Amino acid sequence: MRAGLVRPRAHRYMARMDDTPLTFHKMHGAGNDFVVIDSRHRASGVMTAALAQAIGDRHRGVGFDQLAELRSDDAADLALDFWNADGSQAGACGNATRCVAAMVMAQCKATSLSIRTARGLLRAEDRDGQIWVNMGAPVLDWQGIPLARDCDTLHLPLSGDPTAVGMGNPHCVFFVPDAEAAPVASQGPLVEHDPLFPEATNVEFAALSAPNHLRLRVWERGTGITLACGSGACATAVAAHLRGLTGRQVTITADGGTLMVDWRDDGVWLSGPVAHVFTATLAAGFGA
Ligand SMILES: N[C@@H](CCC[C@H](N)C(=O)O)C(=O)O
Repeated sequence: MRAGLVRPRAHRYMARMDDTPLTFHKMHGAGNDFVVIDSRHRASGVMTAALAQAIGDRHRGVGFDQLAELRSDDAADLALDFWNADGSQAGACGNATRCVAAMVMAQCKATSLSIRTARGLLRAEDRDGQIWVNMGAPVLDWQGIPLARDCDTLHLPLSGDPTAVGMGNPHCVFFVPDAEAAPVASQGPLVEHDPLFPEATNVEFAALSAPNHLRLRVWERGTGITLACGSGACATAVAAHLRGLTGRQVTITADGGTLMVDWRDDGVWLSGPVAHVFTATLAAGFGA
């Protein structure tokens, strides 16, 4: 390299073991956007924290809220791993699971799928063209926090009375009078990294807008503000029902679209729009 020539930033990332060009799908669910990499034909996954960060860079890479990598699984139709834009991993991603389920069901003409994730086996169903995913049972003592009823413990200049709900990943849900005025950008990162949450948390600000209808704005752990969050919608619906604000079937309007949540005996089911935007291949050597 000539003196003074700046190395492209991607070259600072660790090399991939396998340097064949990587094909990916760009998808979104209600504006929550994803890079989807299908590694079912590979002996093992290709993703690393460094490569996820490089692909997630909206200026020098592709950009995404989450990256989902498909892998084959002995006991399920497929397995899914999730990565946030900062290179951290997430145990759940409802909107990416819906997108991947829609794509794989269309490929195999299936009407149901079993999907292994870090939180266990999830089931996806095509009901008259609408994809529903069972995100599993909510965890109400996430990381030892029952229902975090005392906002003082959060060390925040926020009034509120948040509810902590685990959906395979942590969520801290604030009910506010007006979601549009909620301090998502200023308080989201503070709650995300509050010592109350040893693994950090996703943060939801929700308001009841009509019977069984919630308006939701989200700060996602490892990513920041997103246009929607599927596991966050599930956590919010659970919290709203536990507080007597809604029934168990809730419509949730996020910044990027509307999601449906149905908390049944067998788990919290999630549905909403999915879109496949394009399929492309990373340039040879990208991330190397
Ligand atoms: N957008 C997702 C949630 C992604 C994971 C989250 N940021 C975390 O770190 O837990 C969804 O649709 O559920």
